[in-house]
Amino acid sequence: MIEIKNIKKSFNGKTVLDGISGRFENGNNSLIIGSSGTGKSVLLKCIVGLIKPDEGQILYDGRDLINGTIQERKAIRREIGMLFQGSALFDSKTVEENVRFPLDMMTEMTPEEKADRVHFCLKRVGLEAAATKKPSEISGGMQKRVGIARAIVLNPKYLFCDEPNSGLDPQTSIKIDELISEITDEYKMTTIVVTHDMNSVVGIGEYIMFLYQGRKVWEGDNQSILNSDVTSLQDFIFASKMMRSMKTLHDKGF
Ligand SMILES: Nc1ncnc2c1ncn2[C@@H]1O[C@H](COP(=O)(O)OP(=O)(O)OP(=O)(O)O)[C@@H](O)[C@H]1O
Repeated sequence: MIEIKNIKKSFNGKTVLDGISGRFENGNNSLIIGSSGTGKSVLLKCIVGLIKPDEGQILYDGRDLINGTIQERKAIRREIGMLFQGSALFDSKTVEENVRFPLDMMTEMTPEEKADRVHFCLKRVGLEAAATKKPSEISGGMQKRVGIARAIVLNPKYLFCDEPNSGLDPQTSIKIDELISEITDEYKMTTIVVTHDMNSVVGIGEYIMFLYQGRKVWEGDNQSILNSDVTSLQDFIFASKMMRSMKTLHDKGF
């Protein structure tokens, strides 16, 4: 479980995060949603330790990311897997070399052990056949899968995904969401996904934190979100025709 307490961050006197607290439970898909510029990426970067908040606490299963010792912080970082926006693969490396990269950087495993682990992860995301291809030779959805395989190769306890569906068609997006959700469940990870995608909200949102102008103004799950009376959240979700249709059906008792 990851707990954040009263996270505050300003840039050049402008408040971007204004006292955000919340709990992201183990084995759950947690989503951070909100419109553009509302602080989602900055919050995610604070949670993974890429940006230091001005105030507040970030606890990984009780371990303090900000105020812990260097060893404690290193231990937490080793347990983090990250799927970056746009996948962030190395173009010059093959799929298997991309997935092996964290093992080369962070472990003393033998070449055989690394090959086994890479094979296992590629198999898990359904990409064994693409192992020797370059990222430019595979589709955007497959690139995301490579990103997921790389994110889980060190067997992380915590998985972070920044806009995993950006640039994907709706069908492929759903498959990527399902994969993230299955992996979270299988390995009992604490997963946090930053997204704009209403399909993800409905499909995998077990815990949803809605940010508005740097504040958490709502939290709940994909069942309760349709009944929220928070105007900024209603404006955000019901901009989607699919969500308006779901609300109509929901209100009619379907
Ligand atoms: N390093 C930085 N220095 C100064 N301002 C920053 C920095 N990083 C982010 N910001 C500002 O913080 C605000 C929130 O940005 P953030 O990227 O978190 O928004 P977001 O909700 O993730 O938006 P989007 O959905 O468009 O990615 C923006 O006004 C942005 O310009």
